[in-house]
This record gives sequence, C-alpha cells and structure tokens, in this order.
Amino acid sequence: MEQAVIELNGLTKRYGEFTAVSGLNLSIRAGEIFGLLGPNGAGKTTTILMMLGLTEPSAGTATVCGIDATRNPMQVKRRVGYMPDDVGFYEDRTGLDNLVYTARLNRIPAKEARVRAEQMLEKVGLSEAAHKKTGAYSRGMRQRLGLADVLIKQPEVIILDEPTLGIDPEGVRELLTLIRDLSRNEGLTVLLSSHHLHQVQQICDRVGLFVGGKLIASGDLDALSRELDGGPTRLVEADIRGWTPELTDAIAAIEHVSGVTSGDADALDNAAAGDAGSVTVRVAGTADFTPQLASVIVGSGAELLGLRPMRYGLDEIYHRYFEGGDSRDRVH
Ligand SMILES: Nc1ncnc2c1ncn2[C@@H]1O[C@H](COP(=O)(O)OP(=O)(O)OP(=O)(O)O)[C@@H](O)[C@H]1O
Repeated sequence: MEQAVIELNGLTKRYGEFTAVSGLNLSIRAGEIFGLLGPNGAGKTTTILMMLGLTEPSAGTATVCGIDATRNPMQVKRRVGYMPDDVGFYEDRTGLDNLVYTARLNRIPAKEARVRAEQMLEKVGLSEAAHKKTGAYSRGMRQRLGLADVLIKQPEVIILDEPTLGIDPEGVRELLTLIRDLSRNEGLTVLLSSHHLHQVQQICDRVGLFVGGKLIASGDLDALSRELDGGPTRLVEADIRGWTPELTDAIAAIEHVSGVTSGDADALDNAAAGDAGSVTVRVAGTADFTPQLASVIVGSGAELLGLRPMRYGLDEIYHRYFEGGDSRDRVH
C-alpha cells in the first residue's frame, strides 16, 4: 500500500446554515496527479483552504504529509506549494527578483536563492523573460512563474487552483505538460482543481467529481465509467453493410448488451429499404460482448466492415453525473 500524502476524513465546512463541504473522504498517494473536478461553487477552493490550514473545518480532519493541517498549518505550508487561481507578484520587479524574494521568505540563503530562482525559471521555460518586469508578463507566463514560485521551496505536494484559467489553448497545453513532467520526473504529488474536463483528463491519474460540497465519485476514468449507476461500461461501434431492423433486435438480445443506437436515422431507413450503403451502430453493454456481436452480425448475412471499441470520456461521465442524461449517447 503506497503512502497517502493527502488524507481527508469526514472533512466538513459549514458557513452558518450552509454546508460548503460535506463529509469529504479522500486519500491521495505520493506522486499522484489528482484532479478535483466540479462546477463553480462545488466547494473545491474551500477544501483546498482546509488542506492548507487556511480555514478551519467544522468537522473532520485534513492530514497533509502526515501533518494535521488545522493544528499545524505552518508545518504544512513548508511542505506544500499552493498556487491560487490568481497569483500575485510585484509587478514592477522582474520574474527573477520575485522568485528570489519568495525564496528568501522561505529562509533560503541569498546566494542559493538566486541559483534556485534561475533553475526554476529554466524549468518553467522563462529564462529569457527572467529580467522582464512581471507587470509585462502574459497570463500564461504569470502562471508559469506561479509554478516556479511554488516549486522554489522544493515542496512535496503542489496544490493548484484552476491553474489554466484565462490561458490560451497552446499555453494550457504547455502548462499541463509541464505539470505532468514535474510530477513524473520529481515524484511530486499534485492536486489540481478545475472545471475543465478535457484538461483534467489529459494529465490526471485520478479524478474526484465534486458537486454541492460532496465528492460523488472518484477514480480513474475506467473506474468512474464503471461507477455510472446502471450505465453501460462497454461501448463498441460497428460498421455494417446489409443492416436490417431484425439485426438490431438480434444484437439487443446478446448477453450483456444494454442498448443499440445509431446516430444516423437516414442511413438506417435507407438500409432497411435495401440501400447498399453502410450504417454505423453503437452497442453498449455491461461486460465484453464483442465476439458475440461480430458473430451475430456475420451470421445474419450482413457484412461487418468495422468494429471499434469506444471509451466513455470524462465529458460524458461529467454530464451524466452533473447534468442529467441528455448526453448519454454521446461518445468520443
Ligand atoms: N466565507 C464564506 N462565507 C460563506 N459562504 C462561502 C464562503 N466561502 C465560500 N462560500 C460558499 O461555499 C460554496 C463553495 O465555494 P468554493 O469557493 O469552495 O467553490 P469552488 O468549487 O471553489 O467554486 P469555483 O470553481 O467557483 O471557485 C459556495 O457556495 C460559496 O458561496
């Protein structure tokens, strides 16, 4: 069993009558990139603030690197780098000066502070902008400097609140790649809050779906997919020439198959009318049914042109959990 670096037990935060975070249990392992995903107001920031000891829980505990964050916030602060969604810098000072200043605040001796600051700038790809005032940095550059700023004290854990907010797509890609490489190369544990599904999907080992102050599901993409209550866990697309409505019935009767759909009603109508074109059907089920599917299609006398396993994306999972079933049939 790998060691848990972040351990939340029954973590709860109430503001008067309102419960912002409710009975949160979560364990994040060393070296893991965990995405806290949820819509605005879900309680992500409140949870992060409790992990850092910056706000006191109403109930439960937040333990980070084995330290109780509420009782020993200063000790946690030494080992955890926190990047808020809007990092503040001294605008009239250079990127390098800002980093040296942070290093000095963290009691790093002057000479070493300068060396480390330069190393960090190199790491986040800002060496060329080292002597530029941060007031002239772009949003993407500021976020990269923010990352350098949390890394300079060599934390074991970094917590990033909406790190990609307001950055253009290329900047997002670069920043996410940087975060992933840092975690992989240096064994950093990363907790990342976001409501951008695709971004989280790109780099996180596991994701927690957070809504209304509750963690309603967590796991890797496959685990979340399996957790979809009553939902299919396997999805296969088949391209068929010579489809008939009877074939759909036969497919639906295969063991473990829970649904057969096609996005193209016209193609189905044409095929039913004897057209030689192909149709694509999407078959969902609760366990592997692919060999039987192939055999039923071929056995019906139709031609099987292609068979592709599909995967539920985080987008679909998110929509199913948060926004109801209207996107249930969408696949990547
Ligand atoms: N100091 C406070 N007093 C009262 N309510 C608060 C306070 N701080 C946060 N809340 C409420 O708690 C809920 C959770 O807020 P939080 O900022 O943690 O959400 P979030 O998931 O981080 O959202 P966002 O993505 O918008 O940052 C919100 O409804 C918010 O209004």
